[in-house]
Amino acid sequence: MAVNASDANVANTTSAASAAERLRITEIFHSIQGEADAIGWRTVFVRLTGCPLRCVWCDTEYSFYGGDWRDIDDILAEVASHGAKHVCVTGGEPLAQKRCLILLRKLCDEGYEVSLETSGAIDVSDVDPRVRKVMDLKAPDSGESKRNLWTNLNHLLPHDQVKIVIASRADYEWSRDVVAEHAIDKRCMVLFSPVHGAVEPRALAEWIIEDKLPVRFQLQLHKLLWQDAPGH
Ligand SMILES: C[S@@+](CC[C@H](N)C(=O)[O-])C[C@H]1O[C@@H](n2cnc3c(N)ncnc32)[C@H](O)[C@@H]1O
Ligand SMILES: Nc1nc2[nH]cc(C(=O)O)c2c(=O)[nH]1
Ligand code: SF4
Ligand SMILES: [Mg+2]
Repeated sequence: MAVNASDANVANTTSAASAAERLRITEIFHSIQGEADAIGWRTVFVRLTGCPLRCVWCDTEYSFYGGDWRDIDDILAEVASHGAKHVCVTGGEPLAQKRCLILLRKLCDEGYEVSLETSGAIDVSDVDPRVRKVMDLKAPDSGESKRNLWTNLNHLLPHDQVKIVIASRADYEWSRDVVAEHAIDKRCMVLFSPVHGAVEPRALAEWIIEDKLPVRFQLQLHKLLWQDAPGH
């Protein structure tokens, strides 16, 4: 059937609109939240592809490249199919794709408890305030501490969390001093987590006790349960 000019315009507008609502996705999976304040909840994870950082200990390098372009509505449908109340948007660096902000807003509109794992290197000021941000500050041994965007601390809400992943005693001392200097514990919960396989978790726990720090110790629960298996 012939398509007249106005139909063609409608078709173009429609495809432009849906292209504008697509995200590059590495995986969507259903598991147990292994990190931060929602630890232990059955959660659907949406892992966005790509990251402008290269933390030396990154456990998710498989998300740097590839992925599939997916419509946000299609992502929402897959999330809904798992019947979980919690959704975690992660990556890669999710905020490196601007349209992540739309996904976050739509997930909140649908009534999910939404958390966002972000590196702390990209401005978080436009993230929907209903989202619980879990924002890393990168310690020196990550090789990426120059990327910390310190103004992000001004956009944290009481339900957000700041996480520092620690690979050594020197990283620990840096983290302890940064928390004190910026009074981060007065803004929101602070999490200290050992780099998996680098620093002895017990050593980190003992340093926190010894210095009476106002921070929450954290181990990645999914690594205890499933080691490094992707898809969990
Ligand atoms: C893979 S990142 C994705 C989100 C974002 N790019 C970020 O860095 O927060 C999710 C979380 O995993 C943590 N992580 C990555 N590799 C890790 C490792 N080897 N041991 C402990 N935590 C790790 C990151 O620090 C971050 O808190
Ligand atoms: N189970 C599980 N919990 C997680 N919490 C944050 C994760 C992440 O990679 O951002 C993650 C993950 O990869 N798996
Ligand atoms: S910012 Fe996150 S995803 Fe990117 S390299 Fe660091 S830990 Fe990995
Ligand atoms: Mg992970």
